Amino acid sequence: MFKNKTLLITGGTGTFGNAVLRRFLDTKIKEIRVFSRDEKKQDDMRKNYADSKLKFYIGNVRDENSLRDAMHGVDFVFHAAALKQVPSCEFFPLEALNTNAVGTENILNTAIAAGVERVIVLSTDKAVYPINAMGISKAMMEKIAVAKSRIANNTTTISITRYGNVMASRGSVIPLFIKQIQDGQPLTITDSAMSRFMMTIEDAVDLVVYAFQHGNPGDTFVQKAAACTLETLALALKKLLKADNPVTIIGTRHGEKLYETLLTREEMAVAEDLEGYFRVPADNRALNYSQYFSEGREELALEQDYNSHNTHQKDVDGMCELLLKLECVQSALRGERVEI
Ligand SMILES: O=c1ccn([C@@H]2O[C@H](COP(=O)(O)OP(=O)(O)O[C@H]3O[C@H](CO)[C@H](O)[C@H](O)[C@H]3O)[C@@H](O)[C@H]2O)c(=O)[nH]1
Repeated sequence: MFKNKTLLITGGTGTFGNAVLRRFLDTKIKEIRVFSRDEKKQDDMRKNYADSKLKFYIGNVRDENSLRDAMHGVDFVFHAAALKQVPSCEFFPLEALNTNAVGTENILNTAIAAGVERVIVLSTDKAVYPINAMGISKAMMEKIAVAKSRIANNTTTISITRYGNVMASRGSVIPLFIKQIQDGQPLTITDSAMSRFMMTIEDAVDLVVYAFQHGNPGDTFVQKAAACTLETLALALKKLLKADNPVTIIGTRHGEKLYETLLTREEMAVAEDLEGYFRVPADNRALNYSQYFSEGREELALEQDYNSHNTHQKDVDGMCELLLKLECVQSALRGERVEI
């Protein structure tokens, strides 16, 4: 699939970039370019992988100039660069918009100009019915991607993937709970009933690869993911690590939702069920609404959105099984300290 091809990953030094490298460096891929802002993280990565297929580009997605050289000769792009911490985006919403929306516009413009074959942009469930700045900026990013896909569909195929929470990604709740358990601290739960879709990083790479293989211009892909409440998550971690730490309820943080939604009911009405995934085609009507005025969508009335409250929720044992796949849980079980 990637034989003799060049892949560019924006935000490539993060959890997702590393997982992509683990998956593809040993294949017949020609080159993987990591595009990011942080020279230190790139240098660490360069030493860590020591692989001549891996090339590094310093730049910022907000700056189209910095993207042009990186994009030259690229076949495929995975666009993962983003501001993604909910609380910081709440305090700096324009920064979120500049990186997540304007940055994506820049990526797509330079990719189309360079004749890139396929671009997958990474979004999040927080972009659906968004209430926080991070989600709103990602929702705008999705709109930009769909709009660009309409004009670029002869040159560049642009598709979108939406994730739930990637378990144990940097700064997330699972390593935090493990550390609290190891330190003998109470587990700080925001709201026991709050639920989240839980995906492993390998699931996240699978989703991008699936979108890559099956995406038509403007399609949005989600993976049918497990969900659980925070109470279940905390109980599962305590059970696995044989801990009896108490729990403190700290209350919902800035911009947080009780549950997340992967597809709206409007999207569910048109979504194609592909076993492990849903594909939502782009709305490719022209900008001429009068001709659709009389065509109501009756099937909408039957649909529900697809969210982490109404989907199948894992119980404690089900979560234990899923958590055991995580490296940070495995190392905690070996008695190693988990850093956050
Ligand atoms: O001390 C804490 C911290 C978090 N939570 C809860 O744990 C769940 C997950 O929180 P995370 O901080 O792990 O994740 P978020 O849902 O806030 O956001 C995560 O998913 C996003 C994508 O949806 C981004 O990737 C973001 O960086 C990543 O942290 C939330 O319900 C949150 O309320 C707690 O109960 N206690």
